[in-house]
Amino acid sequence: MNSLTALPYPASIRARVPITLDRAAGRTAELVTFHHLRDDQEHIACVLPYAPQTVPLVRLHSECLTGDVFGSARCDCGPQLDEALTDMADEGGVLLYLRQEGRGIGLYNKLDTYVLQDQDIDTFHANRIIGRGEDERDYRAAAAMLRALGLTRIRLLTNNPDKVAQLRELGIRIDAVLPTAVHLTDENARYLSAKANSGHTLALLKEASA
Ligand SMILES: Nc1nc2c(ncn2[C@@H]2O[C@H](COP(=O)(O)OP(=O)(O)OP(=O)(O)O)[C@@H](O)[C@H]2O)c(=O)[nH]1
Ligand SMILES: [Zn+2]
Repeated sequence: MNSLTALPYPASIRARVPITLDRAAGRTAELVTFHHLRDDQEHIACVLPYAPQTVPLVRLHSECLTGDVFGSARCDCGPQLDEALTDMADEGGVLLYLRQEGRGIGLYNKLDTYVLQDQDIDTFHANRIIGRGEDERDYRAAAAMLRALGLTRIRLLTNNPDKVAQLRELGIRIDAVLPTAVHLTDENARYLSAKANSGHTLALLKEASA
């Protein structure tokens, strides 16, 4: 985890654009854009209406073009995105789509690490071999987006303790940490094992050996 020396900076809402989402059971949502996101990435919030006075379900989804768009079986990002939108179709919520492809190393670098992973090197070690960090993401922009949306109290859908720790450090109160399902397949088993070994709370080993 990066050291978060700064408090979250103020961002503000730039536009709210209505959209209907097939992947959220045809519900209408708002895509929200922002001013003053200091990392200059076009992060976006997808807000599905939730009951007022409730603590909303929030998902921080890091971009994964291969999984989200093409449905790559190498990782669990596509099924996690579908799961979050399905949950939010029921109860509403806020999905932050964060442009942090490849855990922050970018798409081309991630694809380079896939070649290494095919030589039996795990996803985190492969990042180090190409001279990058295992996970270069920080969630300052996410915290700024949540604040701009008026959210300082959330329920967070994740298995990643680093997201929880960073958001708390950035002043976001997390009332509940809700695990995502384990989307285990033969193709992504090694990837999910590496995540579990790196601290993600995935109840994998029993299922992997079943
Ligand atoms: N560098 C690299 N990034 C990957 C790889 N596979 C997926 N990613 C990226 O990992 C990010 C998703 O992170 P995950 O570790 O799957 O999950 P998480 O967001 O940390 O945790 P959850 O909230 O529990 O889903 C996306 O940005 C993907 O592009 C890989 O093999 N190498
Ligand atoms: Zn992925």
